[in-house]
Amino acid sequence: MSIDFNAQREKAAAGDDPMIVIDDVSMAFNVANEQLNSLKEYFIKAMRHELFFREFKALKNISVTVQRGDVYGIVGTNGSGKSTLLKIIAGVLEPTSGTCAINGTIAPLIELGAGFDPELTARENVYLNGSLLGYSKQFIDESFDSIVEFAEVGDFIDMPLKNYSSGMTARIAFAIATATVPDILVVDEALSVGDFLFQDKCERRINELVNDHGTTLLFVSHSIEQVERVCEKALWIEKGVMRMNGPVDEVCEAYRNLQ
Ligand SMILES: Nc1ncnc2c1ncn2[C@@H]1O[C@H](COP(=O)(O)OP(=O)(O)OP(=O)(O)O)[C@@H](O)[C@H]1O
Repeated sequence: MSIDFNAQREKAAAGDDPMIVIDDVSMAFNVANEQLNSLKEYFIKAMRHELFFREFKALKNISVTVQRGDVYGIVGTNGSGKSTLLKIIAGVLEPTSGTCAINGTIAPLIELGAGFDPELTARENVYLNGSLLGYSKQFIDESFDSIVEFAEVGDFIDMPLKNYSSGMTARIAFAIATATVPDILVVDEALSVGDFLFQDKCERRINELVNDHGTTLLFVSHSIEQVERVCEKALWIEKGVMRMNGPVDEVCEAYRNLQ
């Protein structure tokens, strides 16, 4: 279960345009100075002009170019900005400054439950989420059985998603996102809630997409071993700043030595 990086390089040579160009990207969030527990409290404070925000920079001047067929792991301690970067790449967040250009189709697995309606059944959510990913109804009809088979949730397919466990939701989300061959697959810890059998299955599917179809992968995981196993290159982001970008073993070694 490993990625054939030579095959990857051959595929990369087939197209020269980078898949992702992140140029001097910064992301600032406005964070309230005190915790507000309800909308009512928010409005009262706003009316009294007692609402104060401070700017928090989650990403600072990040520049990275991802080539076709690159298999990138992203590491960094909690709150360092990994998910924020993936959300910018997926187009969910607009950077405060800088640009992020994407070349090709992107399948984002960035937030568990995003693109799902918990009140609908899993079956209905396959159609909802599939259409958000740009799939036609005909494609979903044709792929439906294989999506359910991959997710292994057959008996529960007509149950509302709100009754699904987080692992079952992750199964459905991964199965839908990889029902086609995306040019870019972005996976943010989504697999960590799946059991080890499903994680293995997802890793095999990721390897297949990467090796056989030249999919470019960005993969966030807190398991350094998993990043080393799946990826060839790695980015280390720490407190919003890019600490390192290079071969996966060098970056992971440096990250391991973080005190
Ligand atoms: N919508 C938001 N509003 C305010 N602050 C935010 C928002 N989204 C993220 N942040 C802050 O930005 C920082 C980076 O968050 P992010 O989720 O990108 O980190 P991460 O590296 O993915 O963390 P983890 O490994 O814990 O998942 C954190 O301090 C977080 O609190």
